Amino acid sequence: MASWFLQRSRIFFSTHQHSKPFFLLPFLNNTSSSFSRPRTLPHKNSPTLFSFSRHESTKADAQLELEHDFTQDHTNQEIDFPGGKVGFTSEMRFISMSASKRVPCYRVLDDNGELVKDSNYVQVSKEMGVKMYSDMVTLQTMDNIFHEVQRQGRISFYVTQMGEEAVNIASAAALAPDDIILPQYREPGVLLWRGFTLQQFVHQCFGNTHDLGKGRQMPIHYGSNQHNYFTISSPIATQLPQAVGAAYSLKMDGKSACAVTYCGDGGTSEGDFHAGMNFAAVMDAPVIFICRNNGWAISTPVEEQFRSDGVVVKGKAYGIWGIRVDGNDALAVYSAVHTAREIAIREKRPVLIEALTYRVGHHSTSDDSTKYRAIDEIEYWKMRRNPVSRFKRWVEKNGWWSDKEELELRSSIRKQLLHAIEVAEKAQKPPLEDMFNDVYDKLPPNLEEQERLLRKSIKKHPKDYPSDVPL
Ligand SMILES: Cc1ncc(C[n+]2csc(CCOP(=O)(O)OP(=O)(O)O)c2C)c(N)n1
Ligand SMILES: [K+]
Repeated sequence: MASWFLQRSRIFFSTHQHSKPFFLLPFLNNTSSSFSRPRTLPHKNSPTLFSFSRHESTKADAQLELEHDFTQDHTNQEIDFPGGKVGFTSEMRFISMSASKRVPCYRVLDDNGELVKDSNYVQVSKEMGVKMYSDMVTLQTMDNIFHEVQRQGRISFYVTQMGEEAVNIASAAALAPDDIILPQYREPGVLLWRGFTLQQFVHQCFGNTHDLGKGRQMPIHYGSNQHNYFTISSPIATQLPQAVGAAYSLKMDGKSACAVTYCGDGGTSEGDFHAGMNFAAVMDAPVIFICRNNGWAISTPVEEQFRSDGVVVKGKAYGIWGIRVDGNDALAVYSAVHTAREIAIREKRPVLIEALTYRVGHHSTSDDSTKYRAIDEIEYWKMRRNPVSRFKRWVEKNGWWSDKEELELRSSIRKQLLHAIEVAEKAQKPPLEDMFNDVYDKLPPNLEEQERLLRKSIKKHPKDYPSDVPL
């Protein structure tokens, strides 16, 4: 079952590769930030490995035993319980809540874009590397312009991905077009990677007649059947159990594809996260859960979100493979997702990826994050740990990218976006009837009644309704 992978993969199971485990600095070192309160984790040696918990005899199982370090009864007696044999012990010992050291974070590039010595990763071609970098820049530019456009009152709402460009683009790059994406809302880079055009993004944010969702959703709630990208729904974490269902259907159809779903650290506190993880484990569903642990769920910091060592350890409790990866290192994200996809499809099992990153922007245009977090903390992540400039240094060092190309790309994306905005702003809004159609073949009486009342109200108070919606 899993043994092929244990033998092959050095990404997950090599203990010597991280001779110096890499922890995100502000978590532990920078005492001035609210990110930083060091957790007092109880005693015990930390395993550098974390793994799944099936009952085949594998190296990973041996490691698990070491990790628990229970003295087994010398009688060697065990209880033959459904699910596997359990040895007896006369020691009354509670399992500690967390290992004393945090699960290390897999990275390939250091903060200066230099390959870390002895790092093992999945190589990317020049073409792939350049597209990854270009799409990260495109996403960044899109965020800057859309944010401004919202501030000018031309769209009602926006959410940026600033600081999370690598998780967005590098995870998408490691997948195949047939893989089904069930996003949260901070992953439009996946859709961008798959070829959703800038004009399509803009049409959606303006909610005009060209928007695939016909203006029924708030801005940024993209969706595209053609791109295997489920339409975003605001309620947090609903996509997670849905992704398991999608993955299970892929497995039943014998497809060589997986479902990939995203959530934030906040999302892991929803019941749906836990239902989804357990459901995936017991159904052996080929699904990859990518959690963008970006430090904040609106104003809730991670230390108020959970007491565990982040998110990756939760997978283990459900019997799911997992890895913690530096979410600001595009090469590490790419390698981890690429490998996770192989496990998911070949082994028909779920994988959890915790990407440590940081939400550099406000939660949304309805938020001012300086009210609850230090500006120094934001600046640190924006400047010192910027995923776009880190990856840029790597592509430049490879001789794949120049200043001239940088200038041309940025100015071309900007021009395309400004043009797309002009077009979208002039386009008609969808007609009023679009609020009610497309769900039922024949409108049920309650919706008919709602439409009638709405039309009556618009007639009576025309100034309170937008004038550009065709009635
Ligand atoms: C079920 C539910 N509860 C609350 C909200 C309000 N809400 C919207 S985004 C958000 C924070 C989510 O944070 P996280 O999952 O960490 O994602 P991030 O915004 O950091 O990317 C909350 C509480 C919601 N949309 N749905
Ligand atoms: K959702």
